[in-house]
Amino acid sequence: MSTVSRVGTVASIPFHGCVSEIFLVGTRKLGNKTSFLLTGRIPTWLQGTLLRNGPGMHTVGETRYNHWFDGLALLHSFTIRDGEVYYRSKYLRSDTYKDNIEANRIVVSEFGTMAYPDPCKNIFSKAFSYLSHTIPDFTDNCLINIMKCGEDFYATTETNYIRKINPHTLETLEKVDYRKFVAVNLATAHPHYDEAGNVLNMGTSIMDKGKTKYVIFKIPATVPEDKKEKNPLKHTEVFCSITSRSLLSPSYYHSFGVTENYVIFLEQPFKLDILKMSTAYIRGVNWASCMAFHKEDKTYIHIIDQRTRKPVPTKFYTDPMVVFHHVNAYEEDGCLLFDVIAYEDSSLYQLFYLANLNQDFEENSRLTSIPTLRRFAVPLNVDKNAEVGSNLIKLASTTARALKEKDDQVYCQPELLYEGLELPRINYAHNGKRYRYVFAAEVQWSPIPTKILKYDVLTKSSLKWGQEHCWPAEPLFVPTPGAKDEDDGIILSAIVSTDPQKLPFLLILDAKSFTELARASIDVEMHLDLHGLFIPDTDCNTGKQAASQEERDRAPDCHAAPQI
Ligand SMILES: CC1=C(/C=C/C(C)=C/C=C/C(C)=C/C=O)C(C)(C)CCC1
Ligand SMILES: [Fe+2]
Repeated sequence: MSTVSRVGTVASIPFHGCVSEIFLVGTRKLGNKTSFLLTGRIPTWLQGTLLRNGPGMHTVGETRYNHWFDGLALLHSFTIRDGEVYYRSKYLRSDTYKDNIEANRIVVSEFGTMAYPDPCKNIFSKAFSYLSHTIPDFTDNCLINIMKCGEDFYATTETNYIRKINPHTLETLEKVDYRKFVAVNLATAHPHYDEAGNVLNMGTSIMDKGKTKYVIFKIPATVPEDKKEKNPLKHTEVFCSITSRSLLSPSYYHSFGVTENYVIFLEQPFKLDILKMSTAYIRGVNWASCMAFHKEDKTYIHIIDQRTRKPVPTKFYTDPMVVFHHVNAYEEDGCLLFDVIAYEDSSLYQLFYLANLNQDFEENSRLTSIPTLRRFAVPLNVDKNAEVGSNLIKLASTTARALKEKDDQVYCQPELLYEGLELPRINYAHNGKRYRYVFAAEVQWSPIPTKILKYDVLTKSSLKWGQEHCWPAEPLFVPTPGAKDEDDGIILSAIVSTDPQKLPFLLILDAKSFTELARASIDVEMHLDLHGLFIPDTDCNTGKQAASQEERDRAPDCHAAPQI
């Protein structure tokens, strides 16, 4: 077991952490694997690595980030082999990380913190060099998620940069600029994968050749033998693009939806103000202040037909809302159903300012709108002769409505499924298809998850797991090999504790009954993470059971499909 002692302040508020404590983890613990104290039994079939990402370091030297989403990326891995669990964590050695550490202060701007790399330059030269690029060079602090691209794994954020990582050692490899392969300034950290492992992602191209567009692009999982360039990213292809309603204020989005034949993109009234962004640096304000929710605007629902690569011509819209996470979507009897976690406003991002995440965070961080699971239904073939005001949804399975309006517009009214959940995951084999279960973190009026839950969209019932002082992370579903039922598998979630006496642990639940199968407690400072994936071991790794961990680390990647 580890000998690193826990530090009270960090333990009581696992978001936080002052630099010395985090460095303590960084220098003494990171890179070494630590075995767990295990209770219960891990199913023998469960072999592989849970890879997670999230903000880890919020202070550099004397400087401190303002927002939780600014924190320097900390990668975590839980390797489960032969009933044992190995943990490791490592800071992503991004250029941002290196520049900050070298300067011993924050020198790269993040979402909620504007930083000044060169304090010696006078304000005029700074303004000049800055205004010469309307779109600034963004951070490569890839703290949000992990993406699998071919056989490679990348840490991702929402800027034009991703960082290749070694999923076994957590070492940081190449810095990749999406702009070399596709004209996007921003891209989501929530790509979709088809059955072959091809990546479908979306990004925003700002004022390129006088246009601002949302670009859907595909990165192939494999490259044909005869191609010279073996890197799948070099074969990135633009799938389709949608012109932004506004050149200077494109919508912000954190994810998008897919079905077997369609892509769903919500152009929501939570927008980036490009003019504000281009002057943010000289005005000394952060990127977050260049985003605004326009409650008087609509949310436009774009449906793209994957077969024609063209948007469906009907104009669908709904009330103003803010969506970060799409849950799932599918087609049913000529309609497209999509489920999202929606808010009435953008207050969520406001709450993650570290000033609110202090000792009094329970009082300070009250959401003004609770995240709700909403189901939308969109008719795929709109009858031109349908009466104005008529409901075009005739499905028995939902009360969601789509009301025909004049000018061939269709107003979509969702069905409210569940209140108080975030960080949704599904059995990924059902992505884009009919499905029944949502696994998520339960959140009420505070952004802090207190329980994890399984919500059944068919019976509208739920099962929950929670324990005092426990803050669970996003629950990830891993199917039992050869599973028949959608919920035949397990749930993995890294739990941090607000009680200094209680160690953080990897929780393993039976996904059917939502009961605990095992937990592996570890004596390290663990941080609440954001997103990640599971890389199952394949047959070729099982022969290495007796091998040392270092040997396992060096073992070649075995074409395992991640549970994403
Ligand atoms: C740096 C930077 C950005 C970063 C956004 C981030 C880091 C968002 C994180 C969101 C999360 C974690 C949501 C969870 O639901 C923007 C605004 C895209 C554009 C400007 C530069
Ligand atoms: Fe997310």
